[in-house]
Amino acid sequence: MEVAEDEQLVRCPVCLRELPGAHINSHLDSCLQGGEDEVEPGPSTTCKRQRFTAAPSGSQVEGEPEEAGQATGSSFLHKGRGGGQSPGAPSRKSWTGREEAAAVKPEDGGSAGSGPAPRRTLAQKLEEKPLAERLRPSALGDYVGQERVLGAQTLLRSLLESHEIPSLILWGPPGCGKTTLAHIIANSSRKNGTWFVTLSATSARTTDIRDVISQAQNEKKLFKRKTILFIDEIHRFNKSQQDTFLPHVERGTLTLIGATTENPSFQVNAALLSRCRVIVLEKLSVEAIEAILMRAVRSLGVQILGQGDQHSSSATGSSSESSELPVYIEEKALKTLPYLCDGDARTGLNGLQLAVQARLAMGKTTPLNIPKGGSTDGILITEEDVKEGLQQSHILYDRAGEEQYNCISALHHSLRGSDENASLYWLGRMLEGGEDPLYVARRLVRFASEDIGLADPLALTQAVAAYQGCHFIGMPECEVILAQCVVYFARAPKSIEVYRAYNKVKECLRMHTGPLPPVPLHLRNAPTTLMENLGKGCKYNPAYKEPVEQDFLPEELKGTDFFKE
Ligand SMILES: Nc1ncnc2c1ncn2[C@@H]1O[C@H](COP(=O)(O)OP(=O)(O)OP(=O)(O)O)[C@@H](O)[C@H]1O
Repeated sequence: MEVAEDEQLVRCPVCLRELPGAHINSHLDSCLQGGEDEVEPGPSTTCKRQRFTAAPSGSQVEGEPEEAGQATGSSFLHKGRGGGQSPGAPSRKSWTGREEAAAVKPEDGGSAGSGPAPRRTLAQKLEEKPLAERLRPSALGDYVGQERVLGAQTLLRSLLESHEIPSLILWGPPGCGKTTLAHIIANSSRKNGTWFVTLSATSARTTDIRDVISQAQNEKKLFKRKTILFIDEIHRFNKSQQDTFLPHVERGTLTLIGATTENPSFQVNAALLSRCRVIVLEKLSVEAIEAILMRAVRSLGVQILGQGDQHSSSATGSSSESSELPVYIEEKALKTLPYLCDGDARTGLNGLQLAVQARLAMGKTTPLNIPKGGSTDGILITEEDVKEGLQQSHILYDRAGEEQYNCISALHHSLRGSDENASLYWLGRMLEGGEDPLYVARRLVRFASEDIGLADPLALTQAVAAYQGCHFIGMPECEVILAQCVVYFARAPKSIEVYRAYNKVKECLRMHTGPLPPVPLHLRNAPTTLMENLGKGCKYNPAYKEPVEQDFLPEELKGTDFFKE
């Protein structure tokens, strides 16, 4: 088609093609409906796919109408794979549709299309997509726990229900539902016509941020469409990157939702923070995780075997075609698992997934006595399997409890004992167990002064650099930074001279009775002439070639030596 030379070209925010301004609206209508581009018939690829691939490299776009997301089926926030839902079909779940959403049916797979699709086995389902992603709720009704901030009558809930999304910082420990909440907001706002885009602070560059901002400006200017930008791990953006979106949040060009596991008052720049509402999410309760696991078990079609039901030892089982057999899980296993995952739903779901997969791979059947069903052969997932699954996915390590202190203490002792192997081992136990690398790094900063001290003053530099390195790149990349620091410390000479001396200073202050001795006049700050005259006795050391006789301690502490053993 011909384009008048003087006609201004406008970029379609969906497929990013440049078009004459006069045609943009009709083009957009057809583009959003996934039809062929009527202005300039293009290649067979649909507009949606083009838009998806045209997004900045560090970003994922969620802004198209619902059908678009399903058609691409691969967005960051892992919408359904289209499993059975044709493009353009209405969403299965409503925004607050607890009833619709809560009724989780076992997936039989392949209900899409006209003819009956081949039935997927449980093992195939689990291989396709991690259970945690498969079960990520899309509606607020499925979101478990976090009653304090999201319960009925809370401000956030009413804002979400009225689609008034303010800029938010979601702060909470891993696996408590920050990304999931953003995913729910994405689903809801998409229905509202809002463009929702996601950036991960671990991979996005400043140019990606700028691209999103310029597109958000277009959306606002041309289509009066709002943009919500979700930034996962926002604390990994440095100050200047955070500064980039500040004016745009201020002007309302975009609404920012940031997720962080770190205290935002330290990690998010103050100006940005003051324009966002901070939502503090907590570790999920045992009951909440139990509910999430129950939902998972139901969705997989695994049946629960109560305590009273009998089964003989799985050791007597025989190999069989596992995919055809019913799969059971001990009720006990489902009760134990939530206690072991420290409020982290992802850990619980991964543990369950690995347990099921391991059992299916083994293919061992167990003779079972099922109430009403008589005796049958089936695959049984036991409490041990679940613990084993958790061990594999997430080395058993209680981040909040005693185990954390035991492991950090073991690391500290091993470093002090200059045992580099043990030091690395305890570091690995913590990191592989999901410990926050910054927690370990902070302990190392302390160790650098407490145990190495002036025997190697560079140790402190190493530790602070390791802390910053961990902060910049996060796990898993930062593990080697900590490993390097730990080995350096294990090999370093040790000195507790400063640590001891300072302890003696503290003791001296604690034991002091009566008023503390005044600061000698000659050592005092002398901002006035009077003070200068009073303190005249002070000898300025650099002015003397020979050693200077002068007291710096208060009179009554004269001669005290904090360094003496
Ligand atoms: N409140 C919740 N209700 C239901 N499911 C949840 C909830 N929280 C987490 N989950 C489940 O756990 C998985 C991981 O949660 P999510 O990705 O939201 O955690 P996160 O807080 O963003 O963690 P991280 O900081 O590690 O990214 C989700 O895919 C979902 O299946």
